[in-house]
Amino acid sequence: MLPLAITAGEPAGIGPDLCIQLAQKGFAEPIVMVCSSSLLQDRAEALGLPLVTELWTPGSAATCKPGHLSVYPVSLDDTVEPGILSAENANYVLKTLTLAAEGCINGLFSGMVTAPVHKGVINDAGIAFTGHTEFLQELCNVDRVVMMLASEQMRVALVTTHLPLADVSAAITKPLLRQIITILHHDLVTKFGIAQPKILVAGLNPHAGEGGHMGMEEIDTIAPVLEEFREQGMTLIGPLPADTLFTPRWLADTDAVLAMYHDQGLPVLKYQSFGSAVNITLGLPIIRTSVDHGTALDLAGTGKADTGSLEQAIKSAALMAGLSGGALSAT
Ligand SMILES: NC(=O)C1=CN([C@@H]2O[C@H](COP(=O)(O)OP(=O)(O)OC[C@H]3O[C@@H](n4cnc5c(N)ncnc54)[C@H](O)[C@@H]3O)[C@@H](O)[C@H]2O)C=CC1
Ligand SMILES: NCC(=O)COP(=O)(O)O
Repeated sequence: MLPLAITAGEPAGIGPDLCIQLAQKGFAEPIVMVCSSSLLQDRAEALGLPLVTELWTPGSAATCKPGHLSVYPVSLDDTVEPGILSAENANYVLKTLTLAAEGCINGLFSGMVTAPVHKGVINDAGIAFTGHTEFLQELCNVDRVVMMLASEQMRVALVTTHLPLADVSAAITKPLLRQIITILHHDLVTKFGIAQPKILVAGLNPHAGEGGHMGMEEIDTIAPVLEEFREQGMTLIGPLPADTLFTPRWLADTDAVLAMYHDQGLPVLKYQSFGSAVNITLGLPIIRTSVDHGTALDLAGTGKADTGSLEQAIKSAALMAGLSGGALSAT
């Protein structure tokens, strides 16, 4: 059974804490931490939790014993103080992601689960980086991936991800929409086992453009692409006004919502499920899941961080990798 890789994320954030907290009760599947071993040991000490780290080398067995973590070690470039960012550790963070993703591609890991990184401090180090999603798209050499967050109640996928709001309208083109809908539909069928997914598609403008009086993107771009896919047999509803599509009547029997931009879709999901939802990258040749929250620098080293989302992210990755039984119906 190939282990799952977990990257501990920003070293000054809560990623290391969450992994150590979860390790206390052990894991259902073999786990390899891709991070600094001394970081884990120092953070365990700060949290007052027992931890034994074991060196993992490619091909060796990984532990899932309570209080133990197997570590594929990556050296930090700077000392770490919980809650205090250092741009000097930006390359370390990206190295953990690269090693984990390459390990998935090369058959060392069955999938990767990522704890949160701090995008800003990586940019402060002079490195162009907008998120794991875009980084893994490039590393895996694929044209397009889709960010989807899933909770027990809903799945929300995004057409655009990490870009300024001022650039969103221009980014929403027919070719992009075609790629996103193709990946979303394909992965709902193949990864989630939904034979005929029903997808609600949001408009971009208030009231989905109010018939062209409040914006033309729905008429010029979104509706024609939806019509093309409907003609191929997909169940796509929209473009719908985003303010009312997230209501129980619309969401009943819906498999996913496609939002046009990050803060159109994610606040709704997080209002309902923050702390237990999972971020899944669709369209990659590898399995990648992540938490629904950020680095929470205010909580690093305090023991107050909630492990719920990381636990769900690991469960989802294990299900997708076939390491555990069950259906991926919710997350
Ligand atoms: N998967 C990833 O790598 C993600 C990274 N981020 C990054 O995280 C950094 C900080 O982002 P923020 O917007 O401040 O969001 P955040 O999620 O780090 O924090 C927002 C609030 O939620 C609380 N919180 C977050 N996770 C928690 C947990 N597990 N348990 C209890 N409380 C928790 C924090 O204490 C804070 O009050 C940014 O650089 C952002 O880009 C944000 C989202 C996802
Ligand atoms: N809001 C989700 C988020 O920022 C995480 O993005 P990514 O790092 O998973 O691409």
